[in-house]
Amino acid sequence: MPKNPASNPASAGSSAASAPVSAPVPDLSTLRTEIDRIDAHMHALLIERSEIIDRLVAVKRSRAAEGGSAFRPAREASMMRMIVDRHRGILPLDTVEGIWRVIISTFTYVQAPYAVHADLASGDAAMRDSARFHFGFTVPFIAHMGASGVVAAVAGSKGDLGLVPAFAAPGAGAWWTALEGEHAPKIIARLPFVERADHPAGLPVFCIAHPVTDGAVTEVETWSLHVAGWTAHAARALAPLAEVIAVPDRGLDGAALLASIPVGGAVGLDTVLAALRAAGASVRAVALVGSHASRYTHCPQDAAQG
Ligand SMILES: C=C(O[C@@H]1C=C(C(=O)O)C=C[C@H]1O)C(=O)O
Repeated sequence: MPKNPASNPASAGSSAASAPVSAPVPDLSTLRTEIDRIDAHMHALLIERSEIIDRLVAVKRSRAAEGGSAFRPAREASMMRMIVDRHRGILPLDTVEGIWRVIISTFTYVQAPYAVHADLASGDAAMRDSARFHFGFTVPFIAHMGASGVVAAVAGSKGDLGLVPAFAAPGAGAWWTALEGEHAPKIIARLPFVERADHPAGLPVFCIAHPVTDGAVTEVETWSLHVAGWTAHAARALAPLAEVIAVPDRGLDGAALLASIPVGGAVGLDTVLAALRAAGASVRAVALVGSHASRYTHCPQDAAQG
């Protein structure tokens, strides 16, 4: 790297020190040689990473509790946070995040092949962007028109993942009730792992898979609630307590809710149930249908100051 002339002892105090000295301009081919060296190094590191993954497959297979998918939501959420937090420089964060999503998802795929099933019923483009951003192009993408088809496809697979909107999509129905059985698929992640206002694949999405026996993350639990006496008053009572998706269910005043409740926070499931009862609703059934990492928001200002 060219030295700053001001810090070069050889030039200090000489008559040339008072004249402006411009740094020597490196020639293009020298810079390109540097880039080739860095590219070869990065490629060698990816090959080295794949050798470690080979060894990791053997360790994972030897574990009794091993399921069909190699996807480990807790590990992936923490890796993505670390990557985003340590990023510096002019390369856009979106690019860095996207590169690592493809690296991690593809290494997961080479451990145990899987497909990603996505519900395109509320719009093709945003969901497809999310699937490709988070899982790349090597992992097969399978489109479905409706969340129920996604849940059924995941249930019938060995280790596939499903992507379903994490918001009240018009006409979607209470798809999460299909996750209630002990052996039914569960919500295992919420994407993107790192949220920000201008995320290029920022559609809020639940990732569904067979119950994760190893590497699950339970920072936020997702509960399916069947409620009678669901009114605007009950909806208003819940709004400040939990993130809720509600759809009509069984009769005029019934509703099926999917409530996301942080574990260990001020508001637990009991608080939500008490608020429903206080608002005149009765809770007929409750089932845990998954969990995911806490929502994590990246603030560009904080990163710049840090
Ligand atoms: C490597 C692992 O398997 C998967 C692939 C990962 C990766 O490539 O870094 C990380 C988490 C898992 O989803 C692991 O379990 O550590």
